[in-house]
Amino acid sequence: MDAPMSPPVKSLTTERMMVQARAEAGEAPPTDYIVKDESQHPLDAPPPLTAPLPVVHLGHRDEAEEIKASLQSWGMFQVIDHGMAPSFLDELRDVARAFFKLPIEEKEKYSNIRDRKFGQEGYGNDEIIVEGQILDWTDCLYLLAQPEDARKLELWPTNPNSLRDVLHEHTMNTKKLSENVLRTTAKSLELNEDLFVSHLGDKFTIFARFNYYPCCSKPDLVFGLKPHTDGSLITVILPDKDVEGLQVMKDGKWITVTTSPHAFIINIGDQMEIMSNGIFKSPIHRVVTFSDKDRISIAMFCLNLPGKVIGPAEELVNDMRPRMYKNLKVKDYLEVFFQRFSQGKRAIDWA
Ligand SMILES: O=C(O)CCC(=O)C(=O)O
Ligand SMILES: [Fe+2]
Repeated sequence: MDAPMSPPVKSLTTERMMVQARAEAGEAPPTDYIVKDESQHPLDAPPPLTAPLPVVHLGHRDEAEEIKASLQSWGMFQVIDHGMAPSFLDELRDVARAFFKLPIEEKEKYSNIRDRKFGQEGYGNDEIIVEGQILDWTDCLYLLAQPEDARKLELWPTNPNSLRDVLHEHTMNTKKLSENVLRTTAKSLELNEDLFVSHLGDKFTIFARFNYYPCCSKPDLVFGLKPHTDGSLITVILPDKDVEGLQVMKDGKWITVTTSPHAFIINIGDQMEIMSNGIFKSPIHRVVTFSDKDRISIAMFCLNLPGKVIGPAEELVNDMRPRMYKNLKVKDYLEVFFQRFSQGKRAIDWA
């Protein structure tokens, strides 16, 4: 059933040096960051095109058609009428910038490495689990934000002092926004509009990931984030206001996406691809770096709880469109997902 996976290697990550520390020391990216396959280098020839993401007008008459069209062609879209004030978005970005500006020692108080063990949450970067893994030029703060009673508050920074409150508020906002989007997405598939939200339940998983991409002296050879899909149902991203860098694969070409300054980007993840029986494909996306600009983003991953079983919605399986994915437990899927993610591979084939 399963394709063989590379054997897990000892976690080398406990000896890590943060990317930001390398960038600040003026260090060129070491060889484990360099993309070896020349055809996969970030700056292809011709260079990627730039285009605005399609806009979905939530709450307007055509919202369902807009969502369907943008998910079928891009797998992502931007929303402007999301109900969050521009000043709140600025605050969220400021908090992210302020955190990464702190001295490394201060940030290490929230390190994801405890007693030389690698944990999923906290300040750090991706775990090295396979030999030859290409590393990404990024540091992040990764926190479980929902269910609330499962938060590991000891990893929630108290510096900057508004971070906890701002993240809490953003979690509540994201819950509302994602439920709204999921109802419209269900309608666009002519399903009961509560199908996705009732499957998620009221206390579904939300992971927050504050991404920081330092300047990189070799943006032509190194990724901020290598090409990947998300393992989520949907992801809500607040991109940097000034620096583009997110690219999506569309019709076989990489496109740098642009958005209005106060828009959120919403992309679907593998869980939606599975539940929609492949009508919507989870988009492959990546992040590039720059030699003279750093970049932040805040991604909120909305997922089914780990114990839930997901599979294609029955209504979307018929003679014309047979079932394309098996039913699987979210927890099992995510395990395969992270293993393959580190190898730059997709997990969806396993489903
Ligand atoms: O930085 C971005 O714009 C996208 C981040 C992303 O794709 C992720 O965190 O999975
Ligand atoms: Fe992503």
